[in-house]
Amino acid sequence: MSAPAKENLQFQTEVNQLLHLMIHSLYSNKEIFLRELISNAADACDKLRFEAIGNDSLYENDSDLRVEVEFDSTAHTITIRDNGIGMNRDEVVSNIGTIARSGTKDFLQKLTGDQKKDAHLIGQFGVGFYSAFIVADKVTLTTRRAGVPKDQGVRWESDAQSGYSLETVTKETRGTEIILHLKEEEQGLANDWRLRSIIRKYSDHIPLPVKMLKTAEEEGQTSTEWEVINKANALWRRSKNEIKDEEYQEFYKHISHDWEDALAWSHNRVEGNLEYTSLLYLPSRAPFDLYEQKQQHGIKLYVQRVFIMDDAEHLMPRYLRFVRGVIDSSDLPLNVSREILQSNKIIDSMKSGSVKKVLGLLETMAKDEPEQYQKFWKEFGRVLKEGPGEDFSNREQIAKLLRFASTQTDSADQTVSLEDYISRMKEGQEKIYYITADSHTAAKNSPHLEIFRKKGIEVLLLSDRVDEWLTNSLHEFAGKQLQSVAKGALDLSKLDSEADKEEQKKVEEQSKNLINQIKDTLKDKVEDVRVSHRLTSSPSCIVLNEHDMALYMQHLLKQAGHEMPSTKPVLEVNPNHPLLARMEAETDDERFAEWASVLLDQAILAEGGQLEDPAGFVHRLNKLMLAMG
Ligand SMILES: Nc1ncnc2c1ncn2[C@@H]1O[C@H](COP(=O)(O)OP(=O)(O)OP(=O)(O)O)[C@@H](O)[C@H]1O
Repeated sequence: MSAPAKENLQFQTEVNQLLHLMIHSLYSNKEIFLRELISNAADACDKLRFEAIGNDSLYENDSDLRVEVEFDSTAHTITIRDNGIGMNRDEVVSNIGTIARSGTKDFLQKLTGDQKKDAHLIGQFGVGFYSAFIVADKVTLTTRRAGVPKDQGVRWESDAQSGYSLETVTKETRGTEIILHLKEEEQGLANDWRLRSIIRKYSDHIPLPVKMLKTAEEEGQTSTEWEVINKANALWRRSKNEIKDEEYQEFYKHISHDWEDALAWSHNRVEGNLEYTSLLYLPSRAPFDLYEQKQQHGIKLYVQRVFIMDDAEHLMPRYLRFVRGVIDSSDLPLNVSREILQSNKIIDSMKSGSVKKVLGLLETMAKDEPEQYQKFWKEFGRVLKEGPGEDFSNREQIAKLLRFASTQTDSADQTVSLEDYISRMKEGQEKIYYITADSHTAAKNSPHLEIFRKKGIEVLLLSDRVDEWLTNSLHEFAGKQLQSVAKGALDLSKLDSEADKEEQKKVEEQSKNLINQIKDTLKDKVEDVRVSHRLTSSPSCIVLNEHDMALYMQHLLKQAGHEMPSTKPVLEVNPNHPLLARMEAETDDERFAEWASVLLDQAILAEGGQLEDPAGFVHRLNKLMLAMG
């Protein structure tokens, strides 16, 4: 079935919102439209070169890949043209009319209407084709996919207000031509000098020639010819000391579509058994879909400067999925396919080499530029925490890079490293103590910390979701065991003085009856009841087995529909607390049982757990409060 001659279509809602955002928040950076369009044009040429490896006819006798920029100062237009892969009708509709990235809706809902803030948000999304509308009030895109008949070109046109039109047209040459009809106030952009300087500023490093027409006057005759404006060589192949920081940054923006600078990069040439070049960047800001299962972007794989694919799975592990960059191999065959990537020794060793480079870059930054590192950590720390569970061979090195909040700093900022912690350990302290909770406040106010505070022992306060998984996979660091203060029996005996130990013994002796009585009352609900050596000001707390999942996590997973084995907790009580003294004096069995239940339930609540009978708890609490009056 052939498509109708011309039809009008609506943008997906998300596109409309994004267009609006782009137009209103990026006008102070309007020049980037050219970088984005040239970047897309260069990508399209890269894609063609790759497809043509197995099918030379796609070149249609024109293998001189290039991008051309023209302007017309009377018609107020700028044209960007490439002889790359082009698009068919369906591709135009799905690439230009819709946004397929999951999470887009949620992202757009976060927009505030405050242009400054929103301009930052757009960086998380990545600017692209739509940036054309920062300077144009109408855009006409004409394209033909390489290899399809000339009469199957497609013309797309839009004013960004009322959807877009699609039309089948004849296009002699393959590739894409984009005409920007400039807004009145932007007409000054249709100027030879300005365009040349924008191209040099933003697209110098594009590994493809970007050309503009040059008019020459000779003996009264005017002639025009195409002139290459940019350096047009692969930046990553140049030697490091020749490349300026600005060039690295512009190249980063080309490959990432980010409009903010990268935070840092690592550029390496590897020779020997394998030969490859890698240029790996850390972005300054997390993209909005960092936590989506399927990643859109990753590392661009090249083979001898020929772009092969943008790969988000094989060249970086998941915990480094934020890394952007290029790996250019001299060993892989040009016709490498996705299937080959899955089990390929060359890919594997380039991957492990690159992981080492990224970890090394982070290590240096953490040491030499702690403020930069803190910026990195804020954006990507939670992702890096997936590392110890995912990458066994680099576990120790990743662990060194981790940062936590701690009782030492009294702030929710994650700034304390395991090495810092160890350097502050008390005489006789053998373990690294931590607590996990579902918020920083819950962690820092946990009754489990009381004894540690009293003894001045530092405890790491972990409250990211991923922390529970992290502590499941990271059991020790530098020979020191990581120990949850809320799990298992607590043994601080090496840190206790003789007097402490005497005192504990005495309390245990004295409260034997009370403990047994509570145990009898709660026997169906708890594994055990014992005297606590962790508490100084709270009456009770819950202690889990060493391998049990924290209560708040169990609750979360239950909510998500997971079956959780029901494990009974251990209840620890503080006989020095006035509540316990009151219980001891209680003669009414029923009332004693109520006290005991409240003691257990409040400990569960303090732990972020869920009560089986919350109404019962409230009822008992009220009854006891009234009885106190
Ligand atoms: N000049 C072009 N030639 C061929 N296809 C193009 C061209 N410009 C854009 N496209 C297609 O439209 C898609 C969307 O472009 P856009 O710039 O909005 O997003 P993008 O951030 O570049 O996405 P990606 O990084 O996946 O290319 C591109 O991925 C590409 O498939």
